[in-house]
Amino acid sequence: MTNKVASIAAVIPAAGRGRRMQSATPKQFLVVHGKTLLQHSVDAVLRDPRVEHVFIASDEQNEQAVAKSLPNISFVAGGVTRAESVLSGVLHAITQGYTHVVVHDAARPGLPAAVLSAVIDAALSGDNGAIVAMPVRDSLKRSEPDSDMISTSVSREHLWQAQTPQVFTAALLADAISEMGVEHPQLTDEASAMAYLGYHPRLVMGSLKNIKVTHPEDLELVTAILAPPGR
Ligand SMILES: Nc1ccn([C@@H]2O[C@H](COP(=O)(O)OP(=O)(O)OP(=O)(O)O)[C@@H](O)[C@H]2O)c(=O)n1
Ligand SMILES: C[C@](O)(CO)[C@H](O)COP(=O)(O)O
Repeated sequence: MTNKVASIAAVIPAAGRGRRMQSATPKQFLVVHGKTLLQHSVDAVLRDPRVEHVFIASDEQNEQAVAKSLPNISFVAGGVTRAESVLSGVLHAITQGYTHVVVHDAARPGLPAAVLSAVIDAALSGDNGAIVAMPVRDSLKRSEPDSDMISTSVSREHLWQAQTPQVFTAALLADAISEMGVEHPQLTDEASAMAYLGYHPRLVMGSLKNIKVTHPEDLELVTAILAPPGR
């Protein structure tokens, strides 16, 4: 596969409820510096000119959260699980002739342009695809169920924390998610589905700025990360 024949769409899963955020409004629709987190994420993936279209997997009623009049943005149905939302977007991308998909969480609004560019470059060099990830930097401990005491320490050597974007050949990713099953408990990211089919996605260095808004205190961090220059 060479990148000359690649046509690339982004798929943004944005149908989650944000239970861990404990906010009445799902976190992707919270406004920071005048834009929803979803809009920040859409803008971030469109910073690479190779991304031609964005498919947002979300409910129709949330279309007002993004500048939907843009011709290169479509809304598609979300799913009960994140994987089902991603599959929905990927299948629409395939139908419209895209060969590759850049899957990026709506809840990661701080994606740096250089990270996006690097993961697309890495993914276009073969069928394994590529994901953004960060080496584990803290010491790791394991506890027993229902206990707050350390049972063992775990080596962090060669361990990475997966982020998004995760970039794959669209048809392979659709097969992988379908084979593994959208409700499989271990299907927490696209790389897990590709690994299920025997692929070995490449790891591309991520950024702390690419934090996923998961808990209430994360909102303070992204507010600082997304601050316009000079503020
Ligand atoms: N059925 C779902 C569940 C999640 N997502 C999206 O997947 C991304 C990452 O998921 P996560 O942080 O787990 O979001 P939520 O499921 O909303 O959060 P929680 O697990 O706390 O409820 C988010 O952009 C979220 O909107 C989705 O599109 N469809
Ligand atoms: C895909 C992901 O962002 C990688 O870290 C993450 O797994 C999705 O969020 P969740 O909290 O696991 O649902």
